[in-house]
Amino acid sequence: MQIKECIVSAPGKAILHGEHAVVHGKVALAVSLNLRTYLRLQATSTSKVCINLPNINTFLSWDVAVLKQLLPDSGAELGNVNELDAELVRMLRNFVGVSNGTLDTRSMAILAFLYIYLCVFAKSRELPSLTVSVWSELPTGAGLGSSAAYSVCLAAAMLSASGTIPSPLSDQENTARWGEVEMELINRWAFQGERIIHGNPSGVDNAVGTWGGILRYRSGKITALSRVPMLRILLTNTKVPRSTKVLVAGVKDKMNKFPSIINPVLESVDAVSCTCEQTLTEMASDTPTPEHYNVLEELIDINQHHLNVIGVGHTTLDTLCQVTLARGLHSKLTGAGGGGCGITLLRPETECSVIQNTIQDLKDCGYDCWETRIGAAGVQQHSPLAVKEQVLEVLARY
Ligand SMILES: Nc1ncnc2c1ncn2[C@@H]1O[C@H](COP(=O)(O)OP(=O)(O)O)[C@@H](O)[C@H]1O
Ligand SMILES: C[C@@](O)(CCOP(=O)(O)O)CC(=O)O
Ligand SMILES: [Mg+2]
Repeated sequence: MQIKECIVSAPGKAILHGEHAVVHGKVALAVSLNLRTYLRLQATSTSKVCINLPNINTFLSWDVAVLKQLLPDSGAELGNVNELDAELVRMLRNFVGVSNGTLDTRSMAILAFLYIYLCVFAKSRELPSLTVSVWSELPTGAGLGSSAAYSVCLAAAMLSASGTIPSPLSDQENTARWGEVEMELINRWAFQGERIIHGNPSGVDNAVGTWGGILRYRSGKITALSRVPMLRILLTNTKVPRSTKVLVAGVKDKMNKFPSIINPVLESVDAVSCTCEQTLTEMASDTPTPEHYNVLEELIDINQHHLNVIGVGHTTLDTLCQVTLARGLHSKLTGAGGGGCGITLLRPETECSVIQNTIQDLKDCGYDCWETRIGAAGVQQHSPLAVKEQVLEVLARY
């Protein structure tokens, strides 16, 4: 089978407000980051499917003939873009040798890869021999949506290689984006990948990975916020490992145990997201004032308390909040919490020396800390000419 080689990338994300609550139908506001995951898909004649995932030290290959045995004999359609095929996931778990409740990083990444590969190519009844290499600038398992960026890249590359969606690249362009129809399809397949990795994702992360920019997300409804001020944000990685799947399941348990206590907290998080959206809109239509920033800071503090109440805080995140507050800056966790990353809002008048001292204080705690740019482009296809040399070098190594 003739397949089309490609290089694709997708951004990570930071959630401003609404993590966890968004899983239960509340509003979240999320922004794309200037840190991306890159995937290179190459056609081979080895009759093997190879996957190289250097970020998680995983390098595997299978004979195409062995993978073909996983396809249904009947020629029935495998996998549906709108729902996870539980029987296929069960078969793949057996095939990879992992149990249902596994939290093993590598197994999740492999299952998501095999699932999307089989479903997308099963339609042609001919599985191609190929090599997929993925490299990410994002820390994995730290709240910046690495699982979604990975799933978006897998979906875009498989759909493109199989010819299901056309290449958006032209002779004049070395980097290009797909149209709405194609992005919709990429996003749906990526969501299935997120389901395998997260268990019960809201879909906000893969939406940001696909569309980029600044999004409002609620129950699958995605609204791009085009009129918002350019916020300056510090990202801090506490480096405490955690699993989104476990944290999301923990919140569900708390909801089941104390519905009358936890549900109002999630309602309040929803109100924080809506108030933040309203404030950002006002800031974009008028000149942003110090009062606007005071409101944004108060919302950050309130939401951080809510996230502690629902059980997704961590002492390292408390330290982040205290250390930045000592310099007059406000922080909250971002993503699933339980460690991982936090965001700190910088005010326009925040002096350079304050930012530098804050970064140093956080580094002294053993954390990574850097100022990020938000609103990066969503999923893209690149010609090799358009990919940074270091990234190309890593992708070409395998
Ligand atoms: N670059 C990558 N290569 C391979 N697997 C990845 C990569 N990025 C993410 N993953 C998968 O996503 C998982 C992390 O997802 P998750 O716990 O949701 O954290 P987050 O999305 O916040 O980084 C990893 O354990 C791995 O299975
Ligand atoms: C906690 C949650 O709201 C965000 C998880 O983000 P991350 O995987 O920690 O980057 C879950 C979700 O929305 O699917
Ligand atoms: Mg994730």
